[in-house]
Amino acid sequence: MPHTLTSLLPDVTHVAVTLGTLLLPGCSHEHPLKQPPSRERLRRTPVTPDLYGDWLTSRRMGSDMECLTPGAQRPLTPQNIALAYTLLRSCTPEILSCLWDMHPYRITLMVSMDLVRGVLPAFRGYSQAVMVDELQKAIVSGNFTIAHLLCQTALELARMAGEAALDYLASSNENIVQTSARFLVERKQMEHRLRLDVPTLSDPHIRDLLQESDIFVRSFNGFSAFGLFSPFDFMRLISLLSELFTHIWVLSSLTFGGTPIHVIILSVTLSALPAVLSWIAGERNSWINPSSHLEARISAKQEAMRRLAHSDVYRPEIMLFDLGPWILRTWSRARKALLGLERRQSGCDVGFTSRLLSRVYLSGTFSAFQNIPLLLVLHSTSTTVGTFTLYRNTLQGLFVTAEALVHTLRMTFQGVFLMGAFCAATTLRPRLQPEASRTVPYQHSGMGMAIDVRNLCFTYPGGSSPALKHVNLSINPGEALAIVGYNGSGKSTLANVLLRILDFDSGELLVNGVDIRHLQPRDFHAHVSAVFQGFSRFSTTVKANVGLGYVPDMSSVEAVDTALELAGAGDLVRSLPDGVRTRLDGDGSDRSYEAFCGDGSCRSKLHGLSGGEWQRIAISRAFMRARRPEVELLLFDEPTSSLDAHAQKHVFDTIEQITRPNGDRTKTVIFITHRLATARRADKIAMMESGTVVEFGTHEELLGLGGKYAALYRASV
Ligand SMILES: Nc1ncnc2c1ncn2[C@@H]1O[C@H](COP(=O)(O)OP(=O)(O)OP(=O)(O)O)[C@@H](O)[C@H]1O
Repeated sequence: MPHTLTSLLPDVTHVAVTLGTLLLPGCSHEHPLKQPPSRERLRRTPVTPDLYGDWLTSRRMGSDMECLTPGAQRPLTPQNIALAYTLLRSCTPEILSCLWDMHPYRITLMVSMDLVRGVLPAFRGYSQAVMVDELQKAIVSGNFTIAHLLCQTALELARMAGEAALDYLASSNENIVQTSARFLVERKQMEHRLRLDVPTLSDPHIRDLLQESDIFVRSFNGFSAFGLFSPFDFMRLISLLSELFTHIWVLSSLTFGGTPIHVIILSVTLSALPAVLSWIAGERNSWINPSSHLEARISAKQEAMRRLAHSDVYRPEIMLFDLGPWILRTWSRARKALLGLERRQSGCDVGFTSRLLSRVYLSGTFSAFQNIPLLLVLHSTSTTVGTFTLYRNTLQGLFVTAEALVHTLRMTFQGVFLMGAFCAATTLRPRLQPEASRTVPYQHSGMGMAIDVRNLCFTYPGGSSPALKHVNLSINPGEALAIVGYNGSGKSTLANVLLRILDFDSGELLVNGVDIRHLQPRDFHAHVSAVFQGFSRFSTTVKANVGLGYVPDMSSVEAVDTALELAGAGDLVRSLPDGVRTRLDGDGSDRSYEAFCGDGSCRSKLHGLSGGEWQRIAISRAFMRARRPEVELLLFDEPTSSLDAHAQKHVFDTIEQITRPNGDRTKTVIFITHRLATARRADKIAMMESGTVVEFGTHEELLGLGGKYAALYRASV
């Protein structure tokens, strides 16, 4: 008996529903999508305690401590499979809960649509087979007319239109979910990135973790991006599985409907052969060892040279020292080596037979053989042409789907580690953040900050010797301290430790009698204003450059003007083409503003400033905040190094005016300077040498000692 195609239709629907039940645990057509993983429930879900540790283990290469470069593919090893499973189990609920909280109905619709889309190819094959059968019947019975043909064509067109409409609906829905997901994930990433402090970011593993987390976040930009794994490829897995099961089911229905078993075995073997041969031809190598140390190193060098060539920041030095030929030479060497490696990898790892096989158009060759079993079917049974067509299409569809599924699984495997990096990054606790139970709020006295430094030691990560060694000093509230010393003696490092930008390894740092490690850095910073030695030059307006010192007053022209006048920058800004609205050209490292303009029209409007002029803008920014009553410490790291004598005096007069209004001391001041005539103005002076304070006292006391300070002072005046 020929297998009747119409009898398959109810079963196709059944397969879709069964698949839904299989793929979505807790989901059945009687109980549409059970309880979503709500935030409350997820909080209680036991999360792997060490996401970061798991991620780190997956990067280790063999027994040595060397790690894969960020974004490199993890080899498919049993250990990595286990890690991928752990990461997937820990991260998926969090990601899913984010998505679910945004659009529960759209997510449900998206999953359902993906299931239906998976069934569509089989349905398409079925519908075409029915059409062929109808035409065959008409031709055999002699009733064939053009109207008959047009009718069948119209039916097929209607099916295609329905499919296109469904596809459009699914894509629009997916687009909306994806846009929201992108925003949410990017926001989460920004939030965590901004929380991280300098000591945390100085860890090279953390930097790599953030880079992989970035790749994950960027992958959200791809629309089911293959090549770059997108979290929405998880959805693609659903539709591929649904498609695969449907093909298998149609095939088994046809098989048990009369096709002899030897024909089935022959068909499956011939259809699988191209995939098996291409595996033998060398593709398997990319599964096992997709990256190598050497390649990673060479590619890093090539990238570094490319960055040098493209960057404006290094341009003056590149020109002055004629670095062009060296950059080109180094890049060429690295690039050639990389290309050679690629060629060798694709050539040497596979043998002659494999190379020969890889040059044969396998799928095309074997598709001819695939017709053999079908011809056998046609001759040995009373199968209709429609069944013949359906059988053939389903068999081919099955292998195409299986191949796509394997590819997606490979991408998913790599993507899980990127997702693990994203989730691990969100669990990072900034190193300067105190434990919640030990946190103490900053006590504002209104008289300035008392600072006690006892036996403080600090070594930069990876540094061979300590930058600070047993530093001791104490400042009373409202006092002014000048830190002086030779280059590299540790002045800026000490300033950064005092500002709680850097941590310290041992010793004590007390602020108003409280261990600084118990203060929330954010709380502490609200009471501090500073000018760093390497201050930032933002490529934006003067107003924003200054206003960033105290964001709540950023839009107040009056507050910005006052800060500029205090720093002696009023005349400078009035001479600029657009006054405070003049857009300044930073040091070239920040071209973000320019990027917004696209056509480069804004670039020409950026105004350059001299080093001293920039320094006045940075001092204005510090003054924007320094005047606030809650600010109790002002720290200036060589604030006037590029200023002329008049401007320098003006700045120090202003500092005195701000910190001692009406003669009362309200703020503590620390300034680092190489101009010892300026240091005289301070109440106390700390003379630093080789990372430690070698002399401490008033100007007169230190001169009286006749030591290092006295020698330096005599040399400088
Ligand atoms: N990021 C860093 N990583 C490692 N070592 C550093 C880093 N920054 C500074 N150092 C080292 O720490 C020591 C102290 O540097 P620091 O910048 O504090 O000196 P300084 O007294 O401010 O010098 P200068 O007067 O030139 O500004 C130096 O030996 C320097 O090489």
